[in-house]
Amino acid sequence: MERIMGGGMLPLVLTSVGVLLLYRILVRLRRGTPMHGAVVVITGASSGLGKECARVFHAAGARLVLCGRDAARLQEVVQELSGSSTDIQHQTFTPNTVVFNLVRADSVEKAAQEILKCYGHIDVLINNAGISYRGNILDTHISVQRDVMETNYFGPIALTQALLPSMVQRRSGHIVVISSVQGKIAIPYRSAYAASKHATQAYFDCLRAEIGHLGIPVTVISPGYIRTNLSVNAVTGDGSKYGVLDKTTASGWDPRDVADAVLKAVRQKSKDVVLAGTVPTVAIYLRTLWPALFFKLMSSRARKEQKHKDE
Ligand SMILES: NC(=O)C1=CN([C@@H]2O[C@H](COP(=O)(O)OP(=O)(O)OC[C@H]3O[C@@H](n4cnc5c(N)ncnc54)[C@H](OP(=O)(O)O)[C@@H]3O)[C@@H](O)[C@H]2O)C=CC1
Ligand SMILES: CCCCCCCCCCCCCCCC(=O)OCC(=O)COP(=O)(O)O
Repeated sequence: MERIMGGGMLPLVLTSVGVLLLYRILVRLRRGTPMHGAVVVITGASSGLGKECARVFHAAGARLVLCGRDAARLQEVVQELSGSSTDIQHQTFTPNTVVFNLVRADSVEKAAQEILKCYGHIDVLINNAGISYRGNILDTHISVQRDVMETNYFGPIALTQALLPSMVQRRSGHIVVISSVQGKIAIPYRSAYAASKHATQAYFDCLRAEIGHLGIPVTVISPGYIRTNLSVNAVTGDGSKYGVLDKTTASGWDPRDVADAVLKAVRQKSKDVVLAGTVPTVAIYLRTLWPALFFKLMSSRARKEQKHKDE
């Protein structure tokens, strides 16, 4: 009787251990790459989505390099993070800061060297900094079109290209860019912004194809409206600040939820992620599948907005 029990128990124990191991492997695969100790660079980290990304990556145990134009505001973020009670599962690290303006090519090059000096390498670059725009094309100075392109497109790609050689050398790293739903569809009175985000999408899609085989994934994240100061900081056709918190922005997604989704996309090395509700998502499909209808809807949207402004 004992013999039968002993003989029956061993396969049972082995099967249980096997199932447990398989379960742990599946959980790990689902969670993706751990962030503990990973060197993560975040641009535009002084506010909005960048600041929330700093919070979630810090809590996940990443070693951060926070970038922005305002040293004092970056230090405030560092203080906030250092004083926050984080997930006790992880040891956390005091973030480094690098102050520079993305639109100045010389300062981007210098900043890239400073960023690399922090830990000697980079695991994840999150190109998050950006500026929006409000205006109609007829009244917009060409210099404004250029400035938005400098901040949202040339700045991030200059930083990416300055940091890329060190990733290629190590055959390791991850490039992330925060684009927008407006990188996939163009809506009226956003020409400079939508154009810069479309260019961003195209550049990083090319980059993914070119460096994927080197073990360096590229993630493009396209959120819908997020509750930040993006509209307040937006520039208008004459270069002045828009200064208004739009209803669409105020009722947008919580930046903390978007930051959590960014962390998930990084861990899972996702290629292209749209973080938006049904209407923008349907609009993206409509632009490809039924462009004539999409263009009609955009014209009618433009006329309505113009009428509203005239009233
Ligand atoms: N809010 C929204 O509805 C959406 C936002 N996005 C994108 O999310 C990203 C973050 O924006 P969000 O947090 O919403 O807006 P915020 O205005 O709060 O943040 C923008 C950040 O970009 C930085 N920045 C702007 N210009 C420069 C520059 N020339 N050089 C360096 N840094 C600069 C700012 O830093 P500084 O402290 O120096 O001013 C700031 O931290 C942007 O790329 C935006 O396009 C995408 C979809 C929707
Ligand atoms: C269910 C039926 C759907 C039919 C689709 C009709 C088309 C509707 C158009 C929808 C347009 C959505 C625009 C979303 C824009 C957006 O989310 O942008 C994100 C940003 O980057 C915000 O920047 P902004 O400066 O514009 O505030």
